[in-house]
Amino acid sequence: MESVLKTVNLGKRYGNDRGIHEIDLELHAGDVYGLLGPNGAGKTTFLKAVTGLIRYDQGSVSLFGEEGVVSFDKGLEQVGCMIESADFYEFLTAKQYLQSVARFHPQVKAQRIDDLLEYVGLAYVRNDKIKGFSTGMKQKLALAAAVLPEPRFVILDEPTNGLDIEGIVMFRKLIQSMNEEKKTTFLISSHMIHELEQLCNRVGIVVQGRLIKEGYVTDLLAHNQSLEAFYIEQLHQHKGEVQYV
Ligand SMILES: Nc1ncnc2c1ncn2[C@@H]1O[C@H](COP(=O)(O)OP(=O)(O)OP(=O)(O)O)[C@@H](O)[C@H]1O
Repeated sequence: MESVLKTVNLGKRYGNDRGIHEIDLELHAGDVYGLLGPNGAGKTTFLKAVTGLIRYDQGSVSLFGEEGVVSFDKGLEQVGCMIESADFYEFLTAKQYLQSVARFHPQVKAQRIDDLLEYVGLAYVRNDKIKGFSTGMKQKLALAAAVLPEPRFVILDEPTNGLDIEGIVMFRKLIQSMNEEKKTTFLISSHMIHELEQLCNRVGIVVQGRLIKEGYVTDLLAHNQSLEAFYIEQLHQHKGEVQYV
């Protein structure tokens, strides 16, 4: 099966000694992988390190089998991502913003922008400036931007933050349809464990910067009532390493 993302011994240590340590993870084409973990565990740091948003100081990252600066960039062309709250040019309208993203992807047809705005529920404000948008509306726009060029691999950090109920259902359908129809691979960090249980075929748990456990959701659920029960059990097993605030 095609390797989409492979990290070996990946580490990033911030000045305050926090960060991620020795993370080995491989995603294959068609995986929908959920990254779970307490606040401050290192999920965003991991996502930033694999997308080149921060420099890691240990280990390696390869995308679609590509490694090293030149080919890593080539791999990155096939990745759509939404990491932390999206920064927008707020004087643009929703449609102008997606048009500006589309400039980097000549294959994107104008109709796709209108279709996506409709899909994420922003068609009614397509010509409104982003500066008047709520958190959830910006989140929907960021999601639309991440999937606009139909990337083969999509990385999403807390994608349902601020989404209303309809938005959460839309998000789930979007992931499921892209995964079923195009075999798109997803890496999703979220605290919405019930959402991840429905969406993901695999999950991993990060605690104090380390990937302490991972597996196929079907296997984990064979021995546990729910993903939530499994997660809590794992945290208790690693209690000494988890700092509850
Ligand atoms: N730029 C930075 N400088 C110093 N420390 C940082 C920096 N960014 C993150 N950290 C620290 O690294 C650790 C991991 O942070 P990260 O944002 O990756 O966690 P997370 O798992 O995404 O958390 P959350 O679920 O709260 O979003 C935390 O202890 C955080 O304080």
